[in-house]
Amino acid sequence: MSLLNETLSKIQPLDPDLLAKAQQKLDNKTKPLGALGRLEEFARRYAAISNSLEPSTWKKVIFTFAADHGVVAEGVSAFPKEVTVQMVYNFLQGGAGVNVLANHVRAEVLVVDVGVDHDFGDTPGLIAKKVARGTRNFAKGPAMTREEAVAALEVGIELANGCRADGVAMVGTGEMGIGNTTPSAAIIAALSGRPVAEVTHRGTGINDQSLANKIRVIEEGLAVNRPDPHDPLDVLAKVGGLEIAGIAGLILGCAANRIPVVVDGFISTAGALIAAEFNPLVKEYLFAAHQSVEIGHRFMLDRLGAAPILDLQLRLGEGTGAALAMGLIEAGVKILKEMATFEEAGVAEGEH
Ligand SMILES: O=C(O)c1ccc[n+]([C@@H]2O[C@H](COP(=O)([O-])O)[C@@H](O)[C@H]2O)c1
Ligand SMILES: Cc1cc2nc[nH]c2cc1C
Repeated sequence: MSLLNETLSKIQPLDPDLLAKAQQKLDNKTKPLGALGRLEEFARRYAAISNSLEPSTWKKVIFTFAADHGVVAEGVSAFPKEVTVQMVYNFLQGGAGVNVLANHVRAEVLVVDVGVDHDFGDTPGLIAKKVARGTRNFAKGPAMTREEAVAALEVGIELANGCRADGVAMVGTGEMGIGNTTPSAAIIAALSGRPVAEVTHRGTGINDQSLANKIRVIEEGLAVNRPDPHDPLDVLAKVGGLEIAGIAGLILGCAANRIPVVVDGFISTAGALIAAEFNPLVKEYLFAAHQSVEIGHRFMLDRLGAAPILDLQLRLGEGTGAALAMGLIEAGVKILKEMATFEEAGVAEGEH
């Protein structure tokens, strides 16, 4: 069996008994029932995912997948494609937004080249998993072959399997790829059938004229490729991206290994959508970090049935929102593990 199929068949639903036990444990803490709101949901779900009522949050890793996009030739981004490579070096030097915010929550950033159009040689610190030097222009034909899409999915799966072996407790997704809001919008349009104009936005900050062009390019790409909405691999290969595939694989791999996975913004959520089309059970293993400024993001989150943890008007990507949300999820887990019970503290219980 292929690694992808093996991973898909390993994913199990969460144990309702464990969810109930975690909530019971939270209900014995010195607070009115439910008074810690969504922190209780984070703790309950994290415990059930990790299969423990005392789950660790010690090792936190954010994978930032970098890749290029042929569709950039159509003028869909405010920045030149060289920025993808330049930002990879910035991540490795620790100077990017995600480095700062990951440090803030004591998470490690691991940078993965899954498809950058650049020869990095043996750059220290870079996880070299290049599948291709970027995708092809999906306005003219398929972005990838099915084989390339599977290879990139399996990069993500292997990283998740490595996390299991390394005792990583919580994973965050992130990405860097000039042009990648275009395939992300194409994916939600293809899967949902919504008009492209409803799900397409300004990415790095394009003007009105470029936005109209971006919408036209995506419409053309969907018309040329006719991705089958019932075949996630077809959608991913025809109008997706290599980093989006890596993220989808990472999410599938985390679900298969029972590792909670925190999904960043618009592009990461496109990866989560593909993962959930492959196996809807992955929805139980993911946390939606935040609500991105990109207008199509809420349709993605609705499809996943996921409520975003934060709404900070972020639109940077990289894993920045995931880093911040990891801090709050960890806070919830600390409540489960560290807060005193009514009995321990000698506090009188109310009526419930
Ligand atoms: O995460 C988000 O919601 C998000 C929203 C807009 C832009 N981005 C980042 O900006 C880049 C893509 O923007 P664009 O305009 O080049 O498609 C890519 O590197 C993403 O990390 C990220
Ligand atoms: C500078 C810059 C940093 C980024 N990080 C993620 N996407 C980005 C896009 C740009 C343009």
